[in-house]
Amino acid sequence: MATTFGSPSGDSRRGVASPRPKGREAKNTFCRNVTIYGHCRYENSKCRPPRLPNAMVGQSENGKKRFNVDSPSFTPLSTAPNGSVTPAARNAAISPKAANAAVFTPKSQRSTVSTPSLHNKEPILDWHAPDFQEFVPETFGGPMGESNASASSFGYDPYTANTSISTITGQHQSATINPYAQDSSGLGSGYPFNHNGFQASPAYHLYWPVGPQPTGLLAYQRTAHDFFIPDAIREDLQKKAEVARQVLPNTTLPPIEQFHSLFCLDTTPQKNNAPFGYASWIYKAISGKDGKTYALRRLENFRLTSETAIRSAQPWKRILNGSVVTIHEAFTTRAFGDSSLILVTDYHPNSKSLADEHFKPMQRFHGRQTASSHVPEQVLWGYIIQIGSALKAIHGSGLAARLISPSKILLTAKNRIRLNACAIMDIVQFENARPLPEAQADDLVQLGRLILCIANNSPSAHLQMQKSMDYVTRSYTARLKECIQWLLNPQPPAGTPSSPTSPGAMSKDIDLFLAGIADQLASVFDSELHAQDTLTNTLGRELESSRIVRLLVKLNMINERPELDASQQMPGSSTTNPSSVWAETGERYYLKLFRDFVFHQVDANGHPVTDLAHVLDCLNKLDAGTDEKVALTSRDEQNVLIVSYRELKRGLESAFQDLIRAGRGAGK
Ligand SMILES: Nc1ncnc2c1ncn2[C@@H]1O[C@H](COP(=O)(O)OP(=O)(O)OP(=O)(O)O)[C@@H](O)[C@H]1O
Repeated sequence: MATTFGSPSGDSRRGVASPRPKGREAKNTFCRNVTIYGHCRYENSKCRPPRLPNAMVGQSENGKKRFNVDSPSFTPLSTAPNGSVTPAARNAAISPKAANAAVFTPKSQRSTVSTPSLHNKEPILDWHAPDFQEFVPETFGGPMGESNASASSFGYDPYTANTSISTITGQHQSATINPYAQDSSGLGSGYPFNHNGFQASPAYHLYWPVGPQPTGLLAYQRTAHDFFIPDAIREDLQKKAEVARQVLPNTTLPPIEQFHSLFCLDTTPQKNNAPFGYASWIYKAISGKDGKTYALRRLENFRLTSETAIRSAQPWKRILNGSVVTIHEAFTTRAFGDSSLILVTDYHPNSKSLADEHFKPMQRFHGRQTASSHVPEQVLWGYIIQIGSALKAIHGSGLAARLISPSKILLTAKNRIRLNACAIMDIVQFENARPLPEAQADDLVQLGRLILCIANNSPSAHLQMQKSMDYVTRSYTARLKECIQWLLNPQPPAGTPSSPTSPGAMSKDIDLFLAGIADQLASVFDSELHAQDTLTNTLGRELESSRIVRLLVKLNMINERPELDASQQMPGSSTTNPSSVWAETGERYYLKLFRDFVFHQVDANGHPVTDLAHVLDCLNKLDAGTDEKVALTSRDEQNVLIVSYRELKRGLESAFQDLIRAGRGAGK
């Protein structure tokens, strides 16, 4: 199977040169012992450099005459674009004149120009970050007591978004916690954690494409970014994950029931009793029961007058609707030193309220100015339909939302909203609650008011009805205006037909409303389907990344294991002489060299090369087990092993299976 070049018989040739000027393989434009597929056939399975014939070294052994003017020029073997040697090249004969051929070119004199390379044809996207400040992950700065930095010392905002520090109540500290929240309080910037107080955020600049993107790529060519999910989605998901993990090291917030690691999400500096009649707080907390993160809404100083009041939250647990923040439980606690009502709901990281989104002038990321004042009609229809769907589920279960206000609707993703104050009114107004039909009819009016206010970009637009409707008439279609009017119209006397598009006088309900906007429903549904298709495709791309990760895990588990390099018998190993297979001449030695080839490339000057395209290229070929061959250079630069990806894959799999067997053996 193996053909040996440079054997003692003197048929050695120079020139299994890698077309890549860089990398370990590139360090050897000439190696004294070049082997195809890893079997240096010298006695004692120890790879010994052969004594080279004069024909090879040009009398170099006496050190006097290395080459002269008669030396023939070097003709490299034909090589594949990726640097592998094509099988045809093996049969090339070497000229007798090669006796005087030039010998090994020192790396300092190597030139990238002289080496045949199709590097330029490959999609090149190096991970060369420009002169950005390096991201250094930071810890919480030691023990809890040490990091008790005062709020006034906080001043770091990594996203230009000003973040405020909320008031500190007598009972606990509470700070604005969302590093991505925009300044909604007007208190100015004040990111609550400095470098010592809280971890720095991921350095997104490492992911975003730097500089112009390559254009005119061929069909098979990819940029590194093609392999991963789009940067915007990744950044969004990373921010969500980061925000969800935040903890406050010096918190004085008590654990409540099974919930611990409480973290205040409330950014409002002034607490008032609207709209529940009690000051309210929102905390992120982790449940000790299931390890999941929840949002706890706390109503301060709440006095429970009857047991049945709190039971009115029960039916809300069954409302599982995409546009309602799911309710999990309600209870009272004295953990805060008062009597508080706690409502446990789903937690949606990095979300904000519709009031934050539409009514607060705020800086966008990267310092750009405020949100555009005109909300696209499609966005408004999206809101209408999502809340319509929520009301369908709520009213259908014999409940009423009772509170549909911009500050109590969560924006959890782009144009994705959820009602966030369900069940609270049922508890706090238990004794003097409005009759259900009246409350349900009022839900529709509140929805109309919400859309009117958002369309006008003003939380008080409903107070100047005529002016606000005029603006809607000017800026939106007649259909949207009719819809808003229908919602806002009071419940008519029974008996007159009506629909959202032809305001009349039949008893208004959510079914009638949804039937009237069926065409809009169809179009919003269609755009959701498109969005879902896009996400599914994106997920497919990330699948490829997880494939590569699994491969990397295998490679790293088998490479450089001290117990395998030593001459120990691995328990359960199928190999009779375990040390030999991992030894420099063993059949798995090339896996180590492959690791060098993939990850430890160096350029002509010996400087590290970090070329993501090369890494992905190699790993994908390894995963596919292609027949393409690759030249691997030993670390002492004395040997080159030529091995196919197929053989590498087989070796990787069998080595990994050995590890698994050994692990099982150890467990017995
Ligand atoms: N379920 C939740 N999951 C994640 N974050 C939430 C959740 N509920 C609220 N938040 C966060 O807490 C913030 C404050 O919510 P809250 O309902 O108290 O509104 P608010 O803007 O403080 O209104 P108000 O002035 O009426 O208290 C929201 O803007 C949002 O960022």
